[in-house]
Amino acid sequence: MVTTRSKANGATAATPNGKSTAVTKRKSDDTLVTEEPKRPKLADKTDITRWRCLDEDGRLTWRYLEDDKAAAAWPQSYADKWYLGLDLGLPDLPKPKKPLDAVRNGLTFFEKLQLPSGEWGSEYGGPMFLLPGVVFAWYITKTPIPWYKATEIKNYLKARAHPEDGGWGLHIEGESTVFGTSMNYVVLRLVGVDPDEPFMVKARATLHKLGGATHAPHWAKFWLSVLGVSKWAIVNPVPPEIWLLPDWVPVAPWRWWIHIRQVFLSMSYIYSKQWTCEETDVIRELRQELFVEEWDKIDWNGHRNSIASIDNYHPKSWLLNTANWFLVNIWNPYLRTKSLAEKAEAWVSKLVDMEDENTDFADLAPVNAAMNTVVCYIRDGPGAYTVRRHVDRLEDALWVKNEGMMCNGTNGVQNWDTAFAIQAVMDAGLTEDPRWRPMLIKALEFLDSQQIRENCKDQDICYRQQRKGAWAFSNKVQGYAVSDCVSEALKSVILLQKTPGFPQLLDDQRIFDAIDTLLTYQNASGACSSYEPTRGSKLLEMLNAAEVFGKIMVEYDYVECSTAVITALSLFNKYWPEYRADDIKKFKARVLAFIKKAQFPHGGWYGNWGICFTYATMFALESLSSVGETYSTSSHSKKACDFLISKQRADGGWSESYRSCERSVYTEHTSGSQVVMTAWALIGLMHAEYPDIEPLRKGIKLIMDRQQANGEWLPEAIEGVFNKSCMITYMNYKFTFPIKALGMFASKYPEETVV
Ligand SMILES: CC(C)=CCC[C@@H](C)[C@H]1CC[C@@]2(C)C3=C(CC[C@]12C)[C@@]1(C)CC[C@H](O)C(C)(C)[C@@H]1CC3
Repeated sequence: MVTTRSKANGATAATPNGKSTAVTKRKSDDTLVTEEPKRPKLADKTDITRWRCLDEDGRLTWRYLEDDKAAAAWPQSYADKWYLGLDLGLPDLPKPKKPLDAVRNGLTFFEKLQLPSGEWGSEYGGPMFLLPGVVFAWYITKTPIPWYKATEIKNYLKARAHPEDGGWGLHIEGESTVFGTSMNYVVLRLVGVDPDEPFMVKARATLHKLGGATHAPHWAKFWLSVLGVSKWAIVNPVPPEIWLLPDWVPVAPWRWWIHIRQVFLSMSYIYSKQWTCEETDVIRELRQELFVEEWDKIDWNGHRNSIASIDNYHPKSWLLNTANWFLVNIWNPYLRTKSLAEKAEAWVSKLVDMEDENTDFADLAPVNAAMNTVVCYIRDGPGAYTVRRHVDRLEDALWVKNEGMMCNGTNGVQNWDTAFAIQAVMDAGLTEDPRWRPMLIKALEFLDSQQIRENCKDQDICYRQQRKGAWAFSNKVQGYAVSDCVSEALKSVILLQKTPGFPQLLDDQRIFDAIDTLLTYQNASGACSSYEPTRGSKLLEMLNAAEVFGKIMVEYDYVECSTAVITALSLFNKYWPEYRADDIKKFKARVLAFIKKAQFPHGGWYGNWGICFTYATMFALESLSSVGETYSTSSHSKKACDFLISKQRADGGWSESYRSCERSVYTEHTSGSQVVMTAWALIGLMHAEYPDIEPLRKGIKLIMDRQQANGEWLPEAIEGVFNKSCMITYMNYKFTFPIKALGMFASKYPEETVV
């Protein structure tokens, strides 16, 4: 239910969701009329000065302080204000004369954003399919949605509706899709928005133009069926029985990429039960609103494979279509036995429990967290501890910004951005400067507190990767080691602990634990992947049912992750030359061979986690330089530098579009040079010891010109990507990479003024 505040007195009144007797009818011009009595209208906005981000040992959650006294007792921090787009009231800093002055100004600002536990946080939005899962989980579990959350969710989605057609895409910069539009339209209805609001009418028209919800991709069809807006017959099969396959089978799910594995795990449980939540007025209304066809006459099974072309990034293969046909027409009606289904459900349920236990219900990411919540609700019933705990944990991924409330891609960016913040100071040669010591010590203390100290319980039974000594991308609770997150955190810890005057928080054994875990990450190709070494063949992509993403079924070879690992190993080897020296040497040689092989004929590398060739080429050049291969000594390095230089724009910057990631072809962004991308290109060139200072100077000048008087850089186009098609925001990259580029330049050319 949604709790609504009466505007007159600010009191909170509960309106049971869907319990109104309103009836929505479609008029001949396709607009909808809702007959009275109406639900109370949502407030237009909340008081943005009442939001606070609470940091509990790296767990970040948002509070709205309705009580004046509470608000006065807990003032907004600089970080809160920055996240919310409020003025920080910071003074102008002396105008930089040299790049190092710009570094100092940048750090002066960035220091203010450090959180009490020592880390940096930020919005981590972009994907438009995450918030729906959370709101659906609330709705299904009948979790009250306070008016301030409902209001800010409405505001966020309103702000992020496509400026022309009013729909929503897969991510914030993308064109409207059936996936984005249908899911977010439902969110708005569930938080209490009227269907006849003009922006809802517009969004609905776009949805209908794209074919309506019968043309949604698999994940949307799944959620709509759980909600009872669609019938289960429209959902392509997600058989839990696949989890009973022996491990040696090449398609067994333990071989899949961890994200797809965890999503399909809980999805298969719910699919198997064909469970649907209670039918309410709003659900009945949505049946009228989302479809082009008359709801009662829809051929649900006939639309299993209907999908709008804009959503169909990765069309289903003939193999998957055949498997789906078999499962729907032969397996389900004739061969599926109750006992086998129950056995599969029981095993899936156990794996869900293990995931919940290993992450204290935070789960891998908000997609599977929302689905696991529903699994527990179905299985354990309303009010069960598992459901309450899940609902509480869903908060970890929610975020508030000036546009409203949204959902982050993970439960934060804490470890990752903190590691880069430390390294940026290091690259500027400022680690020993006492001015930055308190900030750096706090950051070190954070990484100390977030190192994972134990492997998962029953690691082999739940197919988890070794993680002792590792760091996750976000925090320890989530606890999923990622090869490059371990590496970047480890590098930062070593760099600080080897600098005179820093506390020795991690003893050698803890460093060795991290190294032992890192050394488990190499693929047969020599490369490293993200969460686990590759466990299955690329051919598994033929079973990619998600349609909207590419490269999702297994782990791949990533230049970014591989670079992070070998640079961490090199740094470690410098201080502990005896420890597993042989393994490290072999590991590094194999990674380098991979990197050379992965270079595109044009000289760049494809980036999987940042946009795109610019990002990955920066890493590859770092790898090459770590073994002494630079512009003048290596043809690979030279070719890569020439590639980067050929993309430099007249103003000295670089500007690559997310389209590069989708198309695997370098594509310029329409909105001009980007600070972060310019920093990436410059860092790459400097690693390669590019001989001509002129292009570097021009790029550095652009970064300095874009810096604000208070030391800040403003948000520009989106920076990150996953699965080729979905973009994601890395707010702190606005600081860490420009500072690093400026710092590297300043160390290399201390006399250069640039201005
Ligand atoms: C398709 C599904 C399940 C979507 C949920 C979103 C996740 C898959 C995304 C959101 C954030 C995300 C891009 C992330 C990564 C993997 C995929 C994530 C978790 C990793 C850990 C991969 C390795 C990268 O170098 C890096 C560390 C930057 C990212 C961080 C975020």
